[in-house]
Amino acid sequence: MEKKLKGVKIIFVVGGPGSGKGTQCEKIVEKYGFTHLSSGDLLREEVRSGSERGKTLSEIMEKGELVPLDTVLDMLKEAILAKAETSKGFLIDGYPREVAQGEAFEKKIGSPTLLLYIDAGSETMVERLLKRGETSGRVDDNEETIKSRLKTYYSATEPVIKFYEGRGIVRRINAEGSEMGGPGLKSDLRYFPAV
Ligand SMILES: Nc1nc2c(ncn2[C@@H]2O[C@H](COP(=O)(O)OP(=O)(O)OP(=O)(O)O)[C@@H](O)[C@H]2O)c(=O)[nH]1
Ligand SMILES: Nc1ccn([C@H]2C[C@H](O)[C@@H](COP(=O)(O)OP(=O)(O)O)O2)c(=O)n1
Ligand SMILES: [Mg+2]
Repeated sequence: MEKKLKGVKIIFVVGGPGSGKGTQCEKIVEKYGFTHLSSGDLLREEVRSGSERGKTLSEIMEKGELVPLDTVLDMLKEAILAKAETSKGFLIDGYPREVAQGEAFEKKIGSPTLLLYIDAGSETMVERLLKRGETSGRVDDNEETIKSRLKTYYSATEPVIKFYEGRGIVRRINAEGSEMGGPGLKSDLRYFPAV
């Protein structure tokens, strides 16, 4: 693990597409001042840059599949190390997407103190993504890609939650219902001893 990161909290935020990971992270940042890093946003930045690598990534994301493990990990590591000395802790949103990504992260960066599992049913997720798709401009917010993203989620990402449940660090947040902020914050970290 990276020495720079000793004592810095790492929180994985995992949930299906459109479950509300980004939304909950923003609320946690407002309240606790952690650093929010969305792996999907980092990938989309690379796509926007117009680089060759970005083009390959875009094709994979349009299919709703997972990009190569090392690509996301390198981007995350760079973003984390850039803020390691000033951050209280990191919310790693949308990562790990498969058990192997979690293992590689722990080997190269560090271990999570907590995994927030943002839990919403597939009907809710589809509904939210289609609504978001009306304005998001995201190439993957369309019916066909959403189906594929859900499939990837249930086959590759759900096992991640089981894996970390075995370590006792998973906290499930019921992500159905309204967004809630303030005192009603769904992801109120006071109740999470690891934070
Ligand atoms: N009703 C309701 N809508 C929500 C909630 N959380 C998020 N949304 C909406 O659902 C959509 C998806 O939320 P995001 O926070 O972007 O979800 P995400 O999990 O980050 O999605 P990806 O970036 O696709 O992984 C957005 O349009 C939000 O406004 C919630 O708790 N209740
Ligand atoms: N660790 C990651 C994060 C995202 N990706 C890819 C696959 C995802 O469908 C897209 C978009 O990720 P993002 O977290 O923004 O969105 P979804 O949870 O799929 O709705 O990027 C990946 O392959 N590996
Ligand atoms: Mg998101």
